[in-house]
Amino acid sequence: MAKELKIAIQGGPASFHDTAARQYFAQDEVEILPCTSFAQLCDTLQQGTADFAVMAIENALAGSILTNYNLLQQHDFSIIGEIWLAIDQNLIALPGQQLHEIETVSSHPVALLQCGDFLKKHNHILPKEASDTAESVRVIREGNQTGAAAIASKQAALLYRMDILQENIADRKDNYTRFLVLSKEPKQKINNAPDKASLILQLPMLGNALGAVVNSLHTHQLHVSQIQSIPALPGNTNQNVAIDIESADTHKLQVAVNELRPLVLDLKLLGLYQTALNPVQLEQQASMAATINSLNLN
Ligand SMILES: O=C(O)C(=O)C[C@]1(C(=O)O)C=C[C@@H](O)C=C1
Repeated sequence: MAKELKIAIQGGPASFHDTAARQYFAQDEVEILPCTSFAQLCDTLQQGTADFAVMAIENALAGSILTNYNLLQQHDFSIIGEIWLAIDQNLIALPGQQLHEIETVSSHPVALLQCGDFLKKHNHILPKEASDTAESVRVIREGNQTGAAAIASKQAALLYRMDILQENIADRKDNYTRFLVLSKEPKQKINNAPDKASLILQLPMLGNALGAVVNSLHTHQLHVSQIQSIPALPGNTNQNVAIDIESADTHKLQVAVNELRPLVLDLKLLGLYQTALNPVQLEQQASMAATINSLNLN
């Protein structure tokens, strides 16, 4: 029998991390290990209690989760994969509650950020930060809290038998989050053809090292899918930049990474792995395929 994989996530059952982890490891037997913070998630992986960890890194509405780059700098984990998840936020409360009765709304801070317009429109509702979306629903259910709502997925409402007072309350419909899949082992489960590399570069504050880096990547004709300035760890006075580069040719990626080394003070290769398309790209791909199909039929 195949070994059951232990996967650390931030959040509990029916959190977005839970869904992302189950989708990524859909072919495997998994045991999900819920963590109440990203720091705890890293400790769980570091101590070997988990085989892998799933960590949100960016969201279409809230941007990069910069504090997670700090954690990636502090640990020597490898990114072995990624997954995008469509995020559907809903206002959830005890059965029978009405919107005008709600006084507080709790959720993960990133989820609250995604629903800024809703919170501004209903400014009598006090936002409260919690460790995760689904956990906020559980707390209201277990405490039988009237006047309280949570922002979370439809699965969380279903799991805790709660009412959805308002569906799809995020600022934009195309709300999606990218999650990284992390391993403690350097080259664990390196898949057949990695086409993406994630790096953290340390650059001098003076001069144009970033320009030289971009130039070099351009010369190698790589697709630069992300450049993000990230917070420096205490005592570090360099410019810290996270970069994601992509190429169907793995060798080309490796050569490009090696040629960056002399241009920077330090280069940390976070991982070589396979790119995942986000829901918007998947939709565009499907509609392009449908157009080509209809042209071929006519
Ligand atoms: O609270 C959850 O359900 C989570 O999985 C956390 C989290 C995050 O960390 O960004 C995951 C995806 C969504 O963007 C909102 C919150």
